[in-house]
Amino acid sequence: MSNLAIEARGLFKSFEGKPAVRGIDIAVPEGAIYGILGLNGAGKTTTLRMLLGIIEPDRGTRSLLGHERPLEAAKIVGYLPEERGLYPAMTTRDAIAFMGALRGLPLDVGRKRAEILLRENDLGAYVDKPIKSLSKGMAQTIQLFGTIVHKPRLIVLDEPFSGLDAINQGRLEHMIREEAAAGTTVIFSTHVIHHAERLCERIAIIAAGEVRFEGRVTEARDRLRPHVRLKTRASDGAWRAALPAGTVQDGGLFEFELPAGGIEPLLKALIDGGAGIEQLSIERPGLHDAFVAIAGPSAPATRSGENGLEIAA
Ligand SMILES: Nc1ncnc2c1ncn2[C@@H]1O[C@H](COP(=O)(O)OP(=O)(O)OP(=O)(O)O)[C@@H](O)[C@H]1O
Repeated sequence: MSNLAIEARGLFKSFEGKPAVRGIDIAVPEGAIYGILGLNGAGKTTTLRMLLGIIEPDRGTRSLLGHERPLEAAKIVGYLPEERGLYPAMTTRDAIAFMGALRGLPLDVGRKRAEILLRENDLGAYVDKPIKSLSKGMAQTIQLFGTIVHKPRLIVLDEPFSGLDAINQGRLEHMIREEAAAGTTVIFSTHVIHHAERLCERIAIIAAGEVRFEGRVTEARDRLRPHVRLKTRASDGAWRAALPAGTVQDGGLFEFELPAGGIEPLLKALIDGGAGIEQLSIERPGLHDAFVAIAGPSAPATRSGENGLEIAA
């Protein structure tokens, strides 16, 4: 196994006697893009803060880039917190350099790197503009540059996509990939599943303060059986008895899990029974489906629009 950038065992944290995180184990390989997925209130931010040493766990151990006291690694870590904030009067260049200086980067080096970061991302026109003249999403992108300006070995991003438009989300995905390609470890939390599906090889799914799944995205998806969509010409007939238990009908469309025996015996029964197959598709479940199956049942609610669950288009 490769070296681990982060290793946590049994992290536990309560606030005012109420457990927020109940025994979290996480292992993030060096150089990975790693996603922490969960609904609002699942415990993602609390977990990240414990990993970084911003708050102390009640129980459990963690190691960050080999340091058992995470704050000792502060200069080689970049952190974008969920609460964003920059000094409104500072120019974008100075804001980025200032954030680097907080992590030990000399200000003059930070200013030069800030200019390069802004130019490389088609934001060169904003170098001397004050933060207060930027849109919220743009300011968030500047804060992100400030998170990476000191060239950390580990980047921790708490809900980095929220508040960004499609262009800036794409820019952020590109930056995350570039950082990882250069050997930097990136860990980010999200409740928007499709970013994790596109970016991560490994993920942890957290629900109610517990890790419900930890591993490869493909393993999470393989936990569900493929999904069949069938449209028939006949509306009724002997063939209907061949449809598996749990089939959901919506007008002339039938949806069900691929039976364990595969599609061929079912197809034969449908054809022999005179169903008249108009459309048939077999789809491998996406990470969103796996997420709902893994995190859904004991979460407070899983309807779209509640508890922050967003569905990939
Ligand atoms: N400082 C605190 N004091 C009291 N309760 C807290 C504190 N921080 C977190 N909590 C509680 O711990 C639980 C987990 O919160 P946390 O912020 O870690 O979740 P999250 O998964 O990051 O959610 P979100 O997506 O909404 O940011 C919640 O019930 C929250 O109210």
